[in-house]
Amino acid sequence: MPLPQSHPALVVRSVRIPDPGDLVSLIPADAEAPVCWLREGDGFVGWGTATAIQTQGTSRFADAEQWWRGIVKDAVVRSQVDLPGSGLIAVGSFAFAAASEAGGVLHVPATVVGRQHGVAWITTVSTAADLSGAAPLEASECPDAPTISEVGNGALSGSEWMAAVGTAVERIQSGALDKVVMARDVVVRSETPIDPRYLLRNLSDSYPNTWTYSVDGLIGATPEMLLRRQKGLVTSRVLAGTIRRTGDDEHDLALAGSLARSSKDLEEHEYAVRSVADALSPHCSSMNVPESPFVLHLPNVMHLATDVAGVLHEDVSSLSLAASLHPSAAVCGTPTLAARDLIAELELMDRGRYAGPVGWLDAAGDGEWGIALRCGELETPSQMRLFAGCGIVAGSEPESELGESDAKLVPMRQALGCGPS
Ligand SMILES: C=C(O[C@H]1C=CC=C(C(=O)O)[C@@H]1O)C(=O)O
Repeated sequence: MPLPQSHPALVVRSVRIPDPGDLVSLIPADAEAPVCWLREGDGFVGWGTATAIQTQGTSRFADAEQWWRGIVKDAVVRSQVDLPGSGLIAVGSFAFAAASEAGGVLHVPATVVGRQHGVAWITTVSTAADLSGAAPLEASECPDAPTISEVGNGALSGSEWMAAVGTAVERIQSGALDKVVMARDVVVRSETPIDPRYLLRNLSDSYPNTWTYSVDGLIGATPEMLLRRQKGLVTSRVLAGTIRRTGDDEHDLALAGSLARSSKDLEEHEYAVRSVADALSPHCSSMNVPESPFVLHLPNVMHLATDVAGVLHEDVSSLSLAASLHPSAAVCGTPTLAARDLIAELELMDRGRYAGPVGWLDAAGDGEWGIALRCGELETPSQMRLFAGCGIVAGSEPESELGESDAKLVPMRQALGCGPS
């Protein structure tokens, strides 16, 4: 798709405001294009469109980056705040696969309200021709719960998906590849419109230590940070290797110990860490890659986790870094190309923007890009497609992978009010 030849010059103002309380409730009920990026109550929400771009194919990241550079060059920014997410930002999400029609989107909200370390601000973005400014902030009414009428199979039924996982295990055992991440989808239908604010409220309340996000109808709460770039430093939280929680704290502690010793999960994890470290190293003058993972506790599952850090030696934006890290072996596999082909052969679905980078960047190129996991895509106002995937290695068992994928669907199912499967 050709890039637009011209774009509006943006006038951006960020001013400090008194703490507005819960950010999700500030999103107006009739908001056009609501966006959200929240963790532990900090982050931002936004709405309205100052400008946006949709990209496609293998150049979906590079085209978005080029467009963003033009926007930044021509913008006039006045900011009283110097915190991550203040000033001029774009929020985006990108398809897992180059062939997907979902492509990529970068969106500059007309209004952003953010909070970080106790400091709150509002950013208004207008074009030079329209300097009307933002309407006063008001908490909106509590959004209505959807009325779920059906939860159905996506591309494959549970048993068809287990058969596909079995084939993947055979391919790995035959030496064709080391690891592949197999995903499945589930379709949820409601009799009433699904209000994104209802989902965002539930996700951010129930999964506070994940990043709750909403971009262009893609809504979720991801525990995995593909990368954060802040003032020359890059960090990444790599996850792979999972065990379901039981709800009994003592038992879960014992399970966390067995996860940390499981050779199958440690192998799965090592591939994911390697893929991120290898992709980051050309951009870094020094890096820290811990030798062994820690166990990350979430309300539904526990993951093996490794925090990788590096010092950047070049001026590469967070979006370009996301493009070079994607797809990591946490969502694709090892070797990447063999895994990508096997995914296309066996999953029989378009992942859309699930498992692709989702996040934001600012005028300096700093930003945060998570991996779009534990999410769903609004296909119509009352229908959502949910996704979950599992890393498959030689020792994987289809039935236990199906159970793991169900556990990964729990955050979205609970947020929608349709309970666990
Ligand atoms: C692919 C997903 O999770 C990834 C991230 C953490 C743990 C994973 C695993 O243990 O398989 C996956 O690699 C998903 O949630 O859909």
